[in-house]
Amino acid sequence: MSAILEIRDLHKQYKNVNAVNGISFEIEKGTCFGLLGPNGAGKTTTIEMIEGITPPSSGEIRYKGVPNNPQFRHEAGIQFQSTALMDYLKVIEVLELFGGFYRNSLPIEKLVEQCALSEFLHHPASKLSGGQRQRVLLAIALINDPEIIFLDEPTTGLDPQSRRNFWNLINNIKNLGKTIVLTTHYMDEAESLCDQLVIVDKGKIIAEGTPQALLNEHFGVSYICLRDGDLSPDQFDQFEVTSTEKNEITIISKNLESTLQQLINCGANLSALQVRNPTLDDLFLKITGHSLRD
Ligand SMILES: Nc1ncnc2c1ncn2[C@@H]1O[C@H](COP(=O)(O)OP(=O)(O)OP(=O)(O)O)[C@@H](O)[C@H]1O
Repeated sequence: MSAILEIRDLHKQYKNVNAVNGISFEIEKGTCFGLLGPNGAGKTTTIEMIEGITPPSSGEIRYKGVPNNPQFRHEAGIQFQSTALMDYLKVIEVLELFGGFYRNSLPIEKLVEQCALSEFLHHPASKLSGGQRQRVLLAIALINDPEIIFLDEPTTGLDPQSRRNFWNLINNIKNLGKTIVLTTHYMDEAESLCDQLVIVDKGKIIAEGTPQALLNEHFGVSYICLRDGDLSPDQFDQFEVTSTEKNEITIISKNLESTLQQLINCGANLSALQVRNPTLDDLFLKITGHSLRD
């Protein structure tokens, strides 16, 4: 595999804020790359420097091995966090308008199929639901048949069903061999879509790898969840308790059978017990000491 994008020691200093503080990574062609982190971590600033919207304070960005590659502009598609659609136009008219900006734009039928737009193609842009609007913005990002597509928090604010529908579209686009660069603060989204992840916090990379490798590297344990009160506080120190959030006690177990036996032996109430594997949310909490949504 070859890197389509190489980012070396990227910095962005605003007046009083070190928004991006020495970030380096590579993105392989044809993969879905995820840039994750909480609000204010520096994701949008990083992406905007790569897109050429914001100049870096220092660092290097190579597209197909070439710094400041003029090809990038023609071969990239960008879905911004918010783009003003001309609300007085119908969806089809919006697509025709944006298509007119490019010498080679994809036929509208192709965009309709790739982004599932047929149901509302003739609706006014002002009347779209959040999920429909994101699909139109995705179509606009695809209009020049790009090789690399940037999606900046594309599912923020969508309901779970719309998010999942959007994930299916992204997977279909990835299956066409396109490279996708996704920023998100949803760990489940990253786990489901991304081949490679970089987790950023306060302008720096704090972890990177495939979702599974990251979880294996940092965990190799199971989580046992009980309701608050199912285990009395004086029994806590027999176990490794990670959190007691949301009226729930979470015990880390390196050996599920023996921990369950220990819980039975000490008379814990197991009627609501659940066992789960750690997620990227747990990983973020473990590395930074704070949750993604603090
Ligand atoms: N134009 C600007 N001027 C000054 N500070 C800025 C500017 N743009 C971003 N910042 C600051 O830089 C830091 C990183 O912001 P950025 O938008 O890149 O984070 P993010 O990870 O994309 O967050 P979000 O998920 O909220 O979009 C924040 O502290 C933000 O306030």
